[in-house]
Amino acid sequence: MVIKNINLETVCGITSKLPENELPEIAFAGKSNVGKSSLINALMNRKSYARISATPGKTQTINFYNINEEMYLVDLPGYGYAKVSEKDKIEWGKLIERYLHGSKQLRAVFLLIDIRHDPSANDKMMYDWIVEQGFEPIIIATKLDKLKRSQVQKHVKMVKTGLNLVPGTKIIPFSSVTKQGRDEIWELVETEYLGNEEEAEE
Ligand SMILES: Nc1nc2c(ncn2[C@@H]2O[C@H](COP(=O)(O)OP(=O)(O)OP(=O)(O)O)[C@@H](O)[C@H]2O)c(=O)[nH]1
Repeated sequence: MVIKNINLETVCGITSKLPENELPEIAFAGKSNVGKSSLINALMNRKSYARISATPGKTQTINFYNINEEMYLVDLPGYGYAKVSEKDKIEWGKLIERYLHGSKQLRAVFLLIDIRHDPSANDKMMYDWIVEQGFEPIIIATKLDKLKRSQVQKHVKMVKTGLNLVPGTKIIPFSSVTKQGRDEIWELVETEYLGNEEEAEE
């Protein structure tokens, strides 16, 4: 994807009305601090348009980034941050559910998992929940640069087993430091979800 312009168009909190967008939406979920903002910045070719937080749990809203007036990247609130109150966790859950149920343009949900660790109980719950909502999440295994190359396959397997993935689920290892995986994600989005394949010559 050639990024021509980006715009953080809508920010929704727990009481907000969600937008009724006309363009396709691609959403990103993941536990707090997994590297979601860093991924979204990398996809947009920006250093710090989406906030990268030193404080986990900062992303408490659903943010809609308009890309080229062509589609939206949708940043969902990070989950699993211990310091968030139970009440807030429930409210965020409801907000995400409202979005997953309500959006008419949501084409795909990417779930981010830290490649270094076994998926947490929250990760597993989130994965199962997204599947229950009728989506087949694509897994992005983040912070790839933190592993030695020889460890990668083992860790990909760990993620697969830990989440008990539906057979055939894609896992894309990604690093926002080296940008490895970035092109693969865009290619998947463009060909599978935006239908931007080259028109066949008549
Ligand atoms: N080494 C390395 N560090 C990363 C990578 N991605 C993110 N980080 C670091 O991990 C921390 C969290 O990154 P964010 O992108 O803010 O994570 P987030 O998931 O948006 O966090 P919340 O705002 O809590 O939801 C930051 O210190 C980043 O610099 C990566 O691919 N490699």
